[in-house]
Amino acid sequence: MKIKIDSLDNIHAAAKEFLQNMGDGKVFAFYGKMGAGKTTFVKAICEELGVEDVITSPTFALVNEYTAGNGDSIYHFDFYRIKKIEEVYDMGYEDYFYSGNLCFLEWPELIEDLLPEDCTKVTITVEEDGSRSVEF
Ligand SMILES: Nc1ncnc2c1ncn2[C@@H]1O[C@H](COP(=O)(O)OP(=O)(O)OP(=O)(O)O)[C@@H](O)[C@H]1O
Repeated sequence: MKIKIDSLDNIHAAAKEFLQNMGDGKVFAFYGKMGAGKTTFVKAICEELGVEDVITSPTFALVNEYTAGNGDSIYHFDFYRIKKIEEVYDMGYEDYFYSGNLCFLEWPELIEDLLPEDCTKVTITVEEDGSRSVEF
């Protein structure tokens, strides 16, 4: 499936379309170069799910926890800054990935071996005209 995001103006429409087509999986790995728009798209998805917390890429911890409109937790990871895989073991990643709650991961390539088998891979690409394509 491929969703086109022409500009930031239709990012919420794109997030809605993603939510309608994302399936039953819980763990979503967002691939894409620096500046591709991973954080921006995760933020839009979380907003569509009714999250009212401030949504930013986790900076100090590896994970931010938000509360969706239905009361469920959502986990937002950014592995960009990890130096050793031990950091991911130490945070207890399995408790999150297998919690049954939605998990959105940025820079999953840095923990590729730890991704659950049923993880959905989502790739964001910047097109020549600056629009984004989201493939999953
Ligand atoms: N769909 C879009 N259309 C136009 N601009 C966008 C879109 N998505 C993101 N941007 C812009 O691109 C920039 C980078 O976005 P963002 O921080 O989400 O990227 P990222 O992939 O998370 O980067 P990093 O890996 O560095 O965290 C921001 O200025 C954002 O406003």
